[in-house]
Amino acid sequence: MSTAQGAGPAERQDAAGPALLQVEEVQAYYGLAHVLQGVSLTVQPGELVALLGRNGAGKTTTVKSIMGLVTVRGGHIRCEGRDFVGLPAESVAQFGVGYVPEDRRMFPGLTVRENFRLAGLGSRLPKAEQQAAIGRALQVFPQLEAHLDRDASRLSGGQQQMVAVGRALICGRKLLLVDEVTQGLAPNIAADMGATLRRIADEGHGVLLVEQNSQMALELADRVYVLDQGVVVHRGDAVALRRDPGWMERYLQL
Ligand SMILES: Nc1ncnc2c1ncn2[C@@H]1O[C@H](COP(=O)(O)OP(=O)(O)OP(=O)(O)O)[C@@H](O)[C@H]1O
Repeated sequence: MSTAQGAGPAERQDAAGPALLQVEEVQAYYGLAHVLQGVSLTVQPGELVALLGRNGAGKTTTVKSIMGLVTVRGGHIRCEGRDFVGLPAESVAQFGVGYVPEDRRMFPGLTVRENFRLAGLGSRLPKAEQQAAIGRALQVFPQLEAHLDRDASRLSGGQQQMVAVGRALICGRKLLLVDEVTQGLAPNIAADMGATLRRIADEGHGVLLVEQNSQMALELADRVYVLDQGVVVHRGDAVALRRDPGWMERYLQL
């Protein structure tokens, strides 16, 4: 594995106490298929960390492992030092973790308001805090105010992604896991979503971003991990990769 110069994740953890998210040596399986083979990464508050790699490298599996949606048979997944490996997805929200799945998952017939209320219930926060969290999501996406009573599944792709990220923000008080949120969006809408995720991180959330547009992810990210065949093959600062014109060929074999 190559590691860019500067403090690596382990050093950052020592300096700053337990990481917001620490994935340590995770082994994940689909049936007998051993897909993640010792994946380790960290995310700190205020950081946007990009998880890159070719199709099938294991990015989605990493995020699903954190969310308790894949069988993990080894390693640790900690939020602020508390291990939650093996907990079901509905319990992971208690740790302040929100998830934007690859396929948006808009349930037909549910309005934007109902999507947000359901996310509030899923957060298991007291009712007043659920309302406050919904208010904060609408501050991030004020465009949705006008659509609160519309069927979310009938909104445009960009608006649906706002609903998906808004829902995740309601559950994810501390950390957002975002899988391919710009897929299928027009370039300007994708860029707006990227800028919004950067702002969310700047305001204190940790964000782990799986993104097919590696160039965009690199521009948004503080740090980057590259996966290949279920193994981290590179980790480092995004600034260093941005100065390296050959990085895509080297790490993504494009
Ligand atoms: N439900 C599943 N059952 C069995 N194998 C799976 C399943 N989902 C993914 N895989 C396999 O696990 C490996 C990692 O897939 P994963 O979806 O995590 O990759 P990825 O890096 O997110 O790729 P992509 O960019 O194509 O989404 C691949 O070999 C894939 O075929």
